[in-house]
Amino acid sequence: MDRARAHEAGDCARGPEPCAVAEVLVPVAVDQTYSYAIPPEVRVAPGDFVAVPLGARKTYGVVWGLGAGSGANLKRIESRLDFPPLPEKLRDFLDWVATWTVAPRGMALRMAAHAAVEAGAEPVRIGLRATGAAPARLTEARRRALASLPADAPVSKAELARLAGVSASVIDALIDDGALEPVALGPEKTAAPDPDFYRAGLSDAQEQAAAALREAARQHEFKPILLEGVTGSGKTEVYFEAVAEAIAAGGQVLILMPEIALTSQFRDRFARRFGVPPAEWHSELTPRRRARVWRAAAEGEAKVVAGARSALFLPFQNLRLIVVDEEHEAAYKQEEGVIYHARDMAVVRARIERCAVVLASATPSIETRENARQGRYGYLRLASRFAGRQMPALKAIDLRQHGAARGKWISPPLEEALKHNLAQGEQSLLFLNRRGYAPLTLCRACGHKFECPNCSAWLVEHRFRRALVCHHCGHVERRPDVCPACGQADTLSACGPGVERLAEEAAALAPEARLLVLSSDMPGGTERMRAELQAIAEQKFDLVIGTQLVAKGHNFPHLTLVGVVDADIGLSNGDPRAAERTFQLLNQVAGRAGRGEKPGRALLQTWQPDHPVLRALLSGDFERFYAEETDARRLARLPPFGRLAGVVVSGSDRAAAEVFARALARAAIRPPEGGGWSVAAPGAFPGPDDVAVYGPVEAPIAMVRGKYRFRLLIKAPRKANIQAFLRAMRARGPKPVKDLKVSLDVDPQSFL
Ligand SMILES: Nc1ncnc2c1ncn2[C@@H]1O[C@H](COP(=O)(O)OP(=O)(O)OP(=O)(O)O)[C@@H](O)[C@H]1O
Ligand SMILES: [Zn+2]
Repeated sequence: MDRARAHEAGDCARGPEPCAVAEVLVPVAVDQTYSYAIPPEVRVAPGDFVAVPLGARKTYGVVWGLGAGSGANLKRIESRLDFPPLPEKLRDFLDWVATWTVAPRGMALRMAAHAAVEAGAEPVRIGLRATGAAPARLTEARRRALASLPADAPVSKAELARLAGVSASVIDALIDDGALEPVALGPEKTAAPDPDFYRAGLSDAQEQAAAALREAARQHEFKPILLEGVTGSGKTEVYFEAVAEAIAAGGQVLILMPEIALTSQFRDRFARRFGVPPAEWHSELTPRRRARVWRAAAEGEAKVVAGARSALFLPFQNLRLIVVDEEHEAAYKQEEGVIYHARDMAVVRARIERCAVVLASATPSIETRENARQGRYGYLRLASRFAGRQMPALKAIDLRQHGAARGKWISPPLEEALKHNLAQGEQSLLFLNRRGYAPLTLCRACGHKFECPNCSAWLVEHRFRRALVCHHCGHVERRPDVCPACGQADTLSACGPGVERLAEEAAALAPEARLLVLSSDMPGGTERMRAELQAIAEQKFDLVIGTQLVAKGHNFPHLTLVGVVDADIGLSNGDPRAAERTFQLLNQVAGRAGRGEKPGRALLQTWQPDHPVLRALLSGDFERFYAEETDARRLARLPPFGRLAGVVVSGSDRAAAEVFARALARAAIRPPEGGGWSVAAPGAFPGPDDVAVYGPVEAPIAMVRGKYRFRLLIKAPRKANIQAFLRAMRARGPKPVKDLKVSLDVDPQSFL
């Protein structure tokens, strides 16, 4: 353990007895622990939260280890804080995450501990109970309130008002009259899911997969399993069986989901199976709510937590199963602060916890597929939809032959299909992965294009908000009536479609249809989206127009037609995973169709129906796609056959950022000592055992939020320790000055 004695004069030596020493990790951007003296009156053990001085301020920290020595000349721990300790396995995990991501350990700690401390102490909850005394005056409302009071347990004022359907002032009056009295309530309990609440009858294929998962959940051994099942095959139903097994065995379960805040459907399904909803964890929760879930996880009271990626850092006491639903989702990558991939780190956590981890997807990532193929992961497959339902029929609409009219985006064949579906009283979805009205606004007179002042990006028109918006920094400006460059009026023209514009076109085609545009930037936030997704499932809309938000994991039983407006978006950006991503997304979208009684179909508008991605989707030959894509990665030594790291240097001074990035690249031409591998000379073709450093080049989005950005890409053989390389590079390179920032991204998912 590191021993940075950064703290000078303590007063421990003056105390009556020699003190022991604790190594404390603090939640700031440092990697090492600091040594503090443990005063005789304080008892601490590894994992305990403590209050410590740090420079001039005070902070919390977590005891990472106990040291030897007298503790003389050290600052002292001020007190032990009343939080459940961080379990040893979680501390090991945090060390591991920090090493892997080349992030300071203090920041890893912050992710795991922040929720516990940020909310402060839990307020005492007050409940009400009847005193037996009759109120002075008994109105109807007062009578109802008294009658609604549960006999066995006191309830809060708000709860009683709700139960009785009366206002809070009625309750206040009863308290004033002495008919009700306040009592302190214990801490809120997290209801325990019942593994036997309701068992669904599984199909034979489901039962086979479920049996394997139950077995894995029972073992309490590290066991990663890929659960690959076509859309609508009932993967959720199947992994619920593993969840049941894990909780029946007294363990805890973590279910990671990419869009948990949106999925009220998932809650309901869980509750149907287990009697109560799971504890939830995501960024929309209040700090107090988060602190409660944190504590419930630490105390073993929360049996099942369903959460976004950060739930991975909860202090589970006895984790027996992790499920990563839609494991291929890019949303699992955290792109700020500690840059980590929650799916990969989930596997690491499972190894440390010695538990099962189930990665579920209809279109697994190449990485996971390859792990399964090589036998590192178990592999379970569900090849057909549940209850004999058909997979949607996929067809391409070749835009070279059936293009839409000028300024329109719905081709004649898609229009016809839509109208037919509407006439049948069935629900349709138009999918376009572009928010807003138009991605570019242009002056027809002078050619002026509206660009973000802070980013190298066009401003996207949002007609709903009557504004031009930057999707990178959030900059908003009003759409003017005259061109700011040439001063002419009525010359501004929207270029290209976003969902809002598509909705306009669709509304003109089908004026009677109940139409909904769903996109993450509509006013009303998560609450509204949640309600709207529910309304789609209940067929309250005939035609839904949406971005990827509608594509993911939702079950819309009445949806029978999916129209993909631009299947080619995303195929031609410089991302090595472009083909894989498009394949996954389109399969996911198409998979929303035909999940209920009636069969579904999907029409994909494309300019390149012969592209391998389109061909694979249309023919249903996934194996071939995976084989070709995997071969291409192997040849190019891309992940999982090689390692990548991205380095982004950013700063408000463009020249300084570039010079710095150059210096870093030069610092990287020697491998770290003892690595056992070499670094290719700049410009030389790298050999199979070489680490290659590419760049710096200006990032594809050259400026974001006023910061110029330069990128290096490090490509290394699989056996190379790319983290050691990055550390050596950073140590040898210059120190960043002013607002220069270097961000290291191991296994980057974004190349922008
Ligand atoms: N054994 C079962 N009994 C009853 N209903 C089931 C069963 N299995 C699946 N279903 C139903 O089939 C539908 C699809 O199941 P589910 O959502 O689990 O599929 P999925 O494989 O997760 O799909 P996707 O990958 O598209 O999200 C759901 O409505 C689910 O309730
Ligand atoms: Zn911007």
